[in-house]
Amino acid sequence: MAIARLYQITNTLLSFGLDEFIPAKKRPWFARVARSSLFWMANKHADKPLGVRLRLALQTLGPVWVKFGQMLSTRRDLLPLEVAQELALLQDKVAPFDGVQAQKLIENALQIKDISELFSEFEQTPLASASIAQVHTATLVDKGQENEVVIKVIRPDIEQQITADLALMAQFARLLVRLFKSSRRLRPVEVVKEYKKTLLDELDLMREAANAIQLKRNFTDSESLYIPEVFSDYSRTNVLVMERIYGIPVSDTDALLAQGTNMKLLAERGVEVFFTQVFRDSFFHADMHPGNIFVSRDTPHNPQYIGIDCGIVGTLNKEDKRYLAENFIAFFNRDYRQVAQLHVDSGWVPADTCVEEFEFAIRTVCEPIFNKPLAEISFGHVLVNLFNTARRFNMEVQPQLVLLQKTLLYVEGLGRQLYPQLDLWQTAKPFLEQWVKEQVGPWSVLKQLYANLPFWAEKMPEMPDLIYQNLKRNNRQLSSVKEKSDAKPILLGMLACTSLICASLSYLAHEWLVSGLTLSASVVLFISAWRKIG
Ligand SMILES: Nc1ncnc2c1ncn2[C@@H]1O[C@H](COP(=O)(O)OP(=O)(O)OP(=O)(O)O)[C@@H](O)[C@H]1O
Repeated sequence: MAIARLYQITNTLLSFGLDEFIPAKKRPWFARVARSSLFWMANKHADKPLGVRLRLALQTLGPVWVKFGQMLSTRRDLLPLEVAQELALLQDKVAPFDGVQAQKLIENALQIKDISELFSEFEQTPLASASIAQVHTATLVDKGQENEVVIKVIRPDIEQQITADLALMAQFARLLVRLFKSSRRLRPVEVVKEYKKTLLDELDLMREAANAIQLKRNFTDSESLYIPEVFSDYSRTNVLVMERIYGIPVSDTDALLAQGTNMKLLAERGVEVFFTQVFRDSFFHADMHPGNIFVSRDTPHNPQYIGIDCGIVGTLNKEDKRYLAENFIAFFNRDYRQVAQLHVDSGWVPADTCVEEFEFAIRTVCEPIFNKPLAEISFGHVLVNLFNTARRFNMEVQPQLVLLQKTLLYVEGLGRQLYPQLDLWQTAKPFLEQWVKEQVGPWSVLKQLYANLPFWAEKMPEMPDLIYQNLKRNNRQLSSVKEKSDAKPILLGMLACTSLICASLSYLAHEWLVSGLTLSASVVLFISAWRKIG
């Protein structure tokens, strides 16, 4: 079986002439011999450009390869632009599987004898079908209430197919690296590994359910984004039941204009929603292609997005966010020295990197981008360029940032399609500046201290003893200190501790004003003590 599939894959790759990805001069003798011995697999599409041939070959090989091509299309750092653009055209709309079989799968997953036990209606003809799953409409009866829903069902046997094809793909990648040293630059083994994870994650609809629930919670009562409700009691690894939505697909500009949608606001809200997800929640929908985004029909003047398919999400830690926000700001201020310094300070590039050289490299790549008006500059391309330059200075590529960059490209494309004059920078700048201010300003310090108050409250019972011990020890030290001024920091420190304890106690007693005041006093005392030591 595996041999037959291997033959089929080799035949397809060669008859689309994909061996040309390796320049003739770089092919070792054994590769040339192997190619000539497979003479009946001649290139039958020599008249087409390489990118088109790659797209057609992947389409011939089936869903796993089509999805792989889709993923590659977002890796503009690895592929020539024209190839990446061609791969972006890959569609994974495939023939649906039998609706009766889908019904059986749902019944088995939910352990019911007949679908009518839970659903008063079930449409056997699917609403949509893609490579991994297909979607049916139904009416769920839950706690006596009828709910219009869609049921997403994973294709039968897709897991075995995926696992087998992924194993072959990994073997190809390893072989490529072993035979052609120059292919290492494309990091095929890592790319396949990353792909495997993404694909296997997509097979687990409970993950998608959990992501959708989290995203919905993050945007409760939001005017900008609505996430359909997931009925988790009726969802399993291969079945997902979710509220049905009737929005307008975001790519249907005519329909949006016909209902009088405020396109400018809609485009700006796209940027706002993205930056809110990234910077406020550290949790972003990372599969924002137009097929997954709809616009509500309810309030066209106050337009609201509807997001579906939360299978792929990205998360960022605090350092990543800070890095991104500060880099964007420095970049748009054309402060390349700051960009370079930030990379070194945050440990993204080795500490011994020559900042001047790095600054120069960033300037060379990025300055031409500023030849355009600011409104036309793409954040996504800024990131692609920044990552590519940083990689030359040994920056390890972080998968979460690649996911973010890909999403940013989608968001920008979408925003400009809706409202071509959209000034991304003007929309995002206040957001980023406010975020950075909040992270480093005095309020942020206070907020963090407040967040730690419960911890201090828990340590309370040990405090009197600790203070007594310290006072005793400090007293001994104080008597040996000649200069009176030397004692000040210790006294100030002790006062600060006392204030902090008072703040914790009043916090526990819900005395917010007293707690706030004593907390502020303790901050001031700590700072004074610290300055005296300095
Ligand atoms: N809650 C919903 N309400 C109405 N239609 C829906 C809903 N969820 C999905 N659909 C329809 O089903 C299609 C496929 O859904 P979804 O994107 O979740 O599946 P998928 O298999 O992950 O597809 P792809 O991988 O192509 O994005 C959507 O484009 C949409 O038309």
